[in-house]
Amino acid sequence: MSAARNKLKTSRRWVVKIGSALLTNDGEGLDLAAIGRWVDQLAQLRQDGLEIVLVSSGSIAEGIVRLGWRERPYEVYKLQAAAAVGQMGLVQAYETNFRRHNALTAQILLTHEDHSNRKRYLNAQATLKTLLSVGVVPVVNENDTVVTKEIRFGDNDTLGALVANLVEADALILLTDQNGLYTADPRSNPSATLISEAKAGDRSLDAMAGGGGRLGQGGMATKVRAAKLAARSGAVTVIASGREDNILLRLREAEVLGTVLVPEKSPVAARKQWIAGHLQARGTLTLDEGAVRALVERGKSLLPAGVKSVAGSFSRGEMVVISDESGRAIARGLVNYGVEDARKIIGHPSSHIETVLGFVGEQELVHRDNLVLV
Ligand SMILES: Nc1ncnc2c1ncn2[C@@H]1O[C@H](COP(=O)(O)OP(=O)(O)O)[C@@H](O)[C@H]1O
Ligand SMILES: N[C@@H](CCC(=O)OP(=O)(O)O)C(=O)O
Repeated sequence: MSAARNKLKTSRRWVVKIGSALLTNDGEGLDLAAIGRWVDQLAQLRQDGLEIVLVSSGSIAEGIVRLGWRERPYEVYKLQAAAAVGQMGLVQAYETNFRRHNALTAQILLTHEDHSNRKRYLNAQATLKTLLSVGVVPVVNENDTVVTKEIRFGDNDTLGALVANLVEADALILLTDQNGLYTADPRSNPSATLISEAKAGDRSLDAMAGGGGRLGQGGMATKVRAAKLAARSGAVTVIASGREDNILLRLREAEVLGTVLVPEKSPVAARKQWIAGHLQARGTLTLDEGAVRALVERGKSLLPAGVKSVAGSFSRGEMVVISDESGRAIARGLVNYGVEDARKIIGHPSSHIETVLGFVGEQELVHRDNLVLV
């Protein structure tokens, strides 16, 4: 028995993502019977002490059916309208089914900005964690009605992975219409074989994973990528068939089903992985040689004394790139002072901060807990 599968038995928090193709019965409208069965399993897992965040696709596919459209439109505004219609059906189905188990659900609609903006990220994280702590099952989808093409996640595999990072889940379970990841797309390669387990970062998987079906967005390619993202906060990813009887309960029992994609590294602090991946840098701090060594060789925090110059426009809490004097980026981190204050205190020992600024802030310009070497 693989160690990663075995860990599913004792894990505490799962993000379970159900894909469009599954949910909407291949375009025939919401498969209410199947939703009922997944909810029964989720409710049982919850009863056994597992915390669940559900990421559910299907709003666009269901909206298209409800609106009586024959084809999936290309226009973003039509897709957005369909999403708004279909989302009503989705949440109604989950709410009604979880009610049978006396469980409350909560609707969470997220956008890319909620991951790239620190305040919104922390807000989303606090809300999700609060919901879990009071026993509510959050039902997450992308906020399709407000996002434009350029900034959409588009597929919910990526969203699921980022939610797994956000709540520091132990596992990301991607339920889809195939038994897992095959060596090639089984729709066009009947001789393809199922991969039972691989490393989440294994590059050879990229060539095997193809695009999606008629309804799904992204196919296996986005699932393999999602596993890599989820691995950054230490989560294992399982790709499995939502059509398999009691799939979630059986995965919990570590039955060998689907594909398990295992993180190579041990979990890094959630904050650090977020810094590494989700934020746009707002400015640059250029360090002197001593400060570079303190960061790189001794794992120290960045003090204002070691900073030679400040560029960009950032507020307290935002992400900055930290470079050496040649302009080479050596780290990224969340800065404790906005650009104006930072400019005033650089070059000064930390004991002078109060005199220079007139208030006591942190001793560090960037604390080591909020800093990732690149
Ligand atoms: N190597 C592969 N193994 C399994 N399925 C694959 C592979 N490459 C592409 N696919 C396709 O990915 C589809 C699942 O992804 P997708 O359609 O996006 O569904 P979902 O809505 O569940 O995310 C499958 O129906 C399958 O045809
Ligand atoms: N937010 C979209 C999800 C897009 C989608 O289909 O994603 P996926 O299930 O990963 O193929 C919706 O609810 O329709």
